[in-house]
Amino acid sequence: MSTDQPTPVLKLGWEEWIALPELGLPALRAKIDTGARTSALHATEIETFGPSTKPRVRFTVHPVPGQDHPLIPCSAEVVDRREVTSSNGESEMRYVIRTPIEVGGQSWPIEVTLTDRRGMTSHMLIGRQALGDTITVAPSERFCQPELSYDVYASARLRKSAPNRTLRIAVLSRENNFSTRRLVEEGEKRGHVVEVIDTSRCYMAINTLAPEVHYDGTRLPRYDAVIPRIGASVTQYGTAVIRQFETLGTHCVNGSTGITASRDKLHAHQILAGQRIGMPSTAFAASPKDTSNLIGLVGGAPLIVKLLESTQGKGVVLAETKKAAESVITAFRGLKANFLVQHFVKEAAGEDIRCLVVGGKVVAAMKRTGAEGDFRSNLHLGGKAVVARITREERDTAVRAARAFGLNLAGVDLLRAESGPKVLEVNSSPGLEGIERASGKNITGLLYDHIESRVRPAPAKPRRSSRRTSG
Ligand SMILES: Nc1ncnc2c1ncn2[C@@H]1O[C@H](COP(=O)(O)OP(=O)(O)OP(=O)(O)O)[C@@H](O)[C@H]1O
Ligand SMILES: [Mg+2]
Ligand SMILES: [Mg+2]
Repeated sequence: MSTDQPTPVLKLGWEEWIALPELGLPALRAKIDTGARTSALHATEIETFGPSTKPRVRFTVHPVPGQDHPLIPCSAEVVDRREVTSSNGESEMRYVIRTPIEVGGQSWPIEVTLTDRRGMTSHMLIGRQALGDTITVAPSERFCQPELSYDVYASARLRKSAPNRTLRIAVLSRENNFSTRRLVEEGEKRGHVVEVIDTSRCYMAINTLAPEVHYDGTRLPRYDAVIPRIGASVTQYGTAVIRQFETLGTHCVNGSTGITASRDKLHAHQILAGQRIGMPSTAFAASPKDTSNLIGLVGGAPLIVKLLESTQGKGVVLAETKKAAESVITAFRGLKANFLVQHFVKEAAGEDIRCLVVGGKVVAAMKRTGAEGDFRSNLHLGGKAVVARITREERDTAVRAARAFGLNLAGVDLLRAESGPKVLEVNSSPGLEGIERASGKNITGLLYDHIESRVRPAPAKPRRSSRRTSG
């Protein structure tokens, strides 16, 4: 709107339909009361969270008076906390938030106090402070502006009518690295509340009726979604924490089962083979007596010997001859290390393809080329990455591999073999830096698109019983 054009005067009656779009409330019946100074919104489960320098408040709104459903979780920045005396003369300390109100095609920010107005006929009260010069109130009239309907809360439609609902998201990570910072930055840019939770500092109350996750002496709140970024060194504990969130019904971008299976190279290859997904022929044996047969199973030398716990290519060895393979295997056995042997896909020539799969789609792919003379293409070992064009078969393979582990976010690594794409591994915490740089795409944003589509809309289906169960 241009500034030199005066805003038309808006006439409001004593009752109007309004929207608070940033809170995900597309329709509310509000009472306009010029006798009251402050505005108030009916909210329950009001709790503050976040850094003390920039506190936020989380609350639940029941937009339809007298009904338990729908139930909209909201959050907003706290702008003040003040004592408010309500019409019944009782005073109360309330949190104050600032959010745009929409009515009659106009929108302006108002301050709203949060309070439990249960039992009141109106769940929103608009006081004179929220009414600027361009508003006239006709106290004897009602619905001077277009009427809305609570029907917008029916789940299928809320997706459209409340696209901006703030989500509360936990990034489970122990590291303050590029990926973690991007997840926070991008989430906050979209108005979400993103908290980084150090996985190893979570502790759990494991019980049937009230499973909980605790952190720093308090119980963690209910998150809309959890983004696991579990380091390889804490897989077991990290997946236990994720399982706990799963028990609570929180949407976890990657589930504990998929993470666990993808981390164990043997298990992962068994799953891929079970789904008929292309992979280099792979074998494993525990007894030294079988070394020679084992080498034969993958087609003889040259072959790859890989530590099961390897990451960043550090435990991956190329044995050029049968003799070399035997001595590497003997050496690994001597160290009681777990390993597998694998056919060496020579024609890949030190290159692999990282496909980034988000929500069942390949959103970007890059070709990684190893440092001069290295058969390993890991970027940590000095490899280079450029954006890659992938074939339809490669795309399908990557999507199926991510699906085999139920991962909504996965880095699927492929080798280009003569007989088609071969999956090397499926990463459940793929780094975002290399792929965003190589592709020039906002991959983190695409991940949030996916999370938003999975988590919104929030309202549960109305149940016959009005009693709510704690969970
Ligand atoms: N069977 C194979 N044939 C040819 N090259 C291979 C084979 N296995 C691994 N490589 C090369 O070695 C690199 C590292 O292997 P892999 O990804 O299995 O190990 P990792 O230690 O798990 O690494 P990451 O950090 O990617 O998890 C691969 O990116 C690939 O370039
Ligand atoms: Mg790996
Ligand atoms: Mg790899």
